Amino acid sequence: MRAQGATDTVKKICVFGAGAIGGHLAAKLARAGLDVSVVARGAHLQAIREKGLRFTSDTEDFVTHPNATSDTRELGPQDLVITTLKAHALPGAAEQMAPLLGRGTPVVFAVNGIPWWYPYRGEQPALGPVASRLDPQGALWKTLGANRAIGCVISSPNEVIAPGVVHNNRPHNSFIVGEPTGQMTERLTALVTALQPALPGVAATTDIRTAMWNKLILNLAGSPLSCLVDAPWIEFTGNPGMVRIFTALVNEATRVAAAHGVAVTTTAEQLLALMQQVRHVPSMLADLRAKRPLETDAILGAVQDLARAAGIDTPTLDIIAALLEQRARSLNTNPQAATS
Ligand SMILES: NC(=O)C1=CN([C@@H]2O[C@H](COP(=O)(O)OP(=O)(O)OC[C@H]3O[C@@H](n4cnc5c(N)ncnc54)[C@H](OP(=O)(O)O)[C@@H]3O)[C@@H](O)[C@H]2O)C=CC1
Ligand SMILES: CC(C)(CO)C(=O)C(=O)O
Repeated sequence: MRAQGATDTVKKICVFGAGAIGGHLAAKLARAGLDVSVVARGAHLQAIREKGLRFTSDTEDFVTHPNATSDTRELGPQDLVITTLKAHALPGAAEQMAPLLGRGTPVVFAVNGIPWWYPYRGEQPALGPVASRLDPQGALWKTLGANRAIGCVISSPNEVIAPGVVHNNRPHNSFIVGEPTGQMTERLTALVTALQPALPGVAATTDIRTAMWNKLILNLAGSPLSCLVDAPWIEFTGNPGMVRIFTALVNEATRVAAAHGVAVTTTAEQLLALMQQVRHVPSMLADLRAKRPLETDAILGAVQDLARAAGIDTPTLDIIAALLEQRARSLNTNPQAATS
């Protein structure tokens, strides 16, 4: 369905936190001639400003020149903001995002794990522990508000291989967007219409929560194991003991989702088949190796909270979360760890 006037309503787009995923999105949008700005920082920002934003893959290599800054006040209100920050970086960036927001500017949260908006079903969070874990001071809620939020489930392996250079590891990339309410709103169809020509993997769903869980189980089961053995998935998918742990994690998360009304449709077997095809280092392992904070609260801790709320036991998840927390601590990262 094509939204009326979609290209007129979504003209100015800001990608906030243009690292691996944001860099991919911004490069493709800029190549298609859209009015794209990126918010970035450090050497990456400097490189984008000086040499442009370069996208590489097995089949493509191109440079674009989006407007790049670390100061959102230079950009002003946008028609659409896409944030591609790590989950734990979102609350601290809420104030920085404020200048980008016009009265009705939607914000797409392209992020792994349980997103901060997930507990809101109206004015108040229905699941207090999840809300306080993912938005501890309520900065996102107060500055942005859950009504602006559009969910986005990313299946697209990317890495920043040098300042200003994003490498994509798969020809097929998908970015599923959906309203937390499940409605097919005008703003949702407008954004899909605006983005799809540049990013054919963008598609809308009326069930973003199921899409989110179907992806989350891959990150919840695969990424911590990668971190614990310091290897991409492909190196342990043939190990029967690792497959047993992986399957137990998938089964526990599937039970938690079911207790909250979501029927996960992806199986451990399907995920393992997918994992055998990709040599990509999961973003959590990339973070661990770089001693950056891990998204453990969104990917593990929030699922533990949801399990507790529903009275579901997650023995394997609890062990893996504790091991990961300790591993991150030993490596001197800031683990953002689950401590339940
Ligand atoms: N990479 C991947 O292949 C995939 C990632 N995902 C998910 O997508 C989300 C984004 O991940 P990814 O792209 O890998 O993350 P990155 O760390 O590559 O990108 C985030 C970028 O935001 C920058 N940043 C953080 N805070 C600010 C700020 N206040 N102002 C300006 N820039 C800021 C970071 O800079 P700095 O480096 O200086 O902190 C970094 O460049 C995560 O939830 C991840 O789990 C999902 C699927 C695949
Ligand atoms: C596994 C992958 C690449 C899936 O898109 C991912 O989510 C990550 O690296 O965190």
